[in-house]
Amino acid sequence: MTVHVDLLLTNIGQLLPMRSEGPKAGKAMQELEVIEGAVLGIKDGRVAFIGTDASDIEFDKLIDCKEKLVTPGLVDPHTHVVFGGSREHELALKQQGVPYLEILKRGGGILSTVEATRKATSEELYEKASFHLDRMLSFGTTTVEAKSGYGLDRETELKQLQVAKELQKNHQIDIVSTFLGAHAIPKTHKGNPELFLEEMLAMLDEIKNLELAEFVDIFTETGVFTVEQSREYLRKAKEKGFDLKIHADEIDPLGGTEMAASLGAISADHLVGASNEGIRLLAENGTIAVLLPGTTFYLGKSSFARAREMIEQGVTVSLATDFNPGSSPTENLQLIMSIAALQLKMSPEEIWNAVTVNAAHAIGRGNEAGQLAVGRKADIVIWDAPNYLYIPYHYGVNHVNKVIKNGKVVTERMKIRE
Ligand SMILES: N=CN[C@@H](CCC(=O)O)C(=O)O
Ligand SMILES: [Zn+2]
Repeated sequence: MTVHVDLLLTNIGQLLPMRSEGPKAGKAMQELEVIEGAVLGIKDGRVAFIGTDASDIEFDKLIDCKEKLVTPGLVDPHTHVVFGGSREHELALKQQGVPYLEILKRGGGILSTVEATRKATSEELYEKASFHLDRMLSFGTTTVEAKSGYGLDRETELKQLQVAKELQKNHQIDIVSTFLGAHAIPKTHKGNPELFLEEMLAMLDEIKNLELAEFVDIFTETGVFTVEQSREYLRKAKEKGFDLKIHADEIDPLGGTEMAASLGAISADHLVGASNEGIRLLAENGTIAVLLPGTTFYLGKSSFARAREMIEQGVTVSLATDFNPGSSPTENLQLIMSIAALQLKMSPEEIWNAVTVNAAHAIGRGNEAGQLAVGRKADIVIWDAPNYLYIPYHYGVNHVNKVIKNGKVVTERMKIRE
């Protein structure tokens, strides 16, 4: 029977459909379906056909993929993309050896971005975030999580979340929002984190009613929020119907990983200092470990999250840019894939699962993003690369040839190499 499609991708060297019933945990992360010589048809913005024989397919448009790699659009499950200003002046402080948490303690770091974000209008925030999202899309990311957390007051937190909601309506990238009001203690509440957390909790009904966020997150760290304060805060957020995320054990090993897993958080992120018990509990509770090796690299640390132990113990591991103006100013998830290979010692197969299927599950989009199957959204990257090993291997550049979002080519870079 002849099938008619809007767009047909032919001559695909390697197609990674990433089909999976659920998130890939532990050893299953090594599984990778590779279809050589594939063709893929798109109709009405969705995948209509995947196979190796196009003889019965009629099409309106055709793209010859020149035997290159084709994958689902990448999913970036941890970013802080809506913010004002930038922090290039902090690089010199870092070079002088001033630690990240010390910069924050001095009123810089996150707090300096809070000042810039409070001053910025919604329009300015929208324009700036839109620029960063364009860049993410050009690097192959088609779905992204976006956190608030640079307001630390009702007005600015809502402003950030509303900007993200507008962008979700208008930008080609799909955006999933997280409320991170508990990102730092503002100067006005120094010495009184409990009062501040109460004020953030008081916003949750409004955030829910206005559908401004699906997840609630907190920065559990020395000098920010303790494990006990975080547990109480997240427990209350869960009661209000939010799914939970946490910035856990990023710098000091406080035990946020155990707390996140025992609360049934959807993900625990960073995890550089996660304990053995924390890792065991992640596996037992199915809490996804979102690892952010770009941040460890950028903070100049030598010790990275223990991805190998996590995978060996059956944890579902994902990867993200953590794009933000302080600890990880990059929109490039391909670069994170290389750092994951070199520093986390993840295999290429594990890395591809981490930035597609597992990343989508980490933000509650497992049924929509991160996989190519008939009926799913046609969010696709055509890479100027001969195979899937090539992306983590050849680092620091953009290998995207075309990005297809909902069946339409939205990014087209230089002519594909023959
Ligand atoms: N560590 C907390 N939050 C961000 C950094 C935010 C910032 O420095 O502006 C992170 O995930 O790394
Ligand atoms: Zn973060």
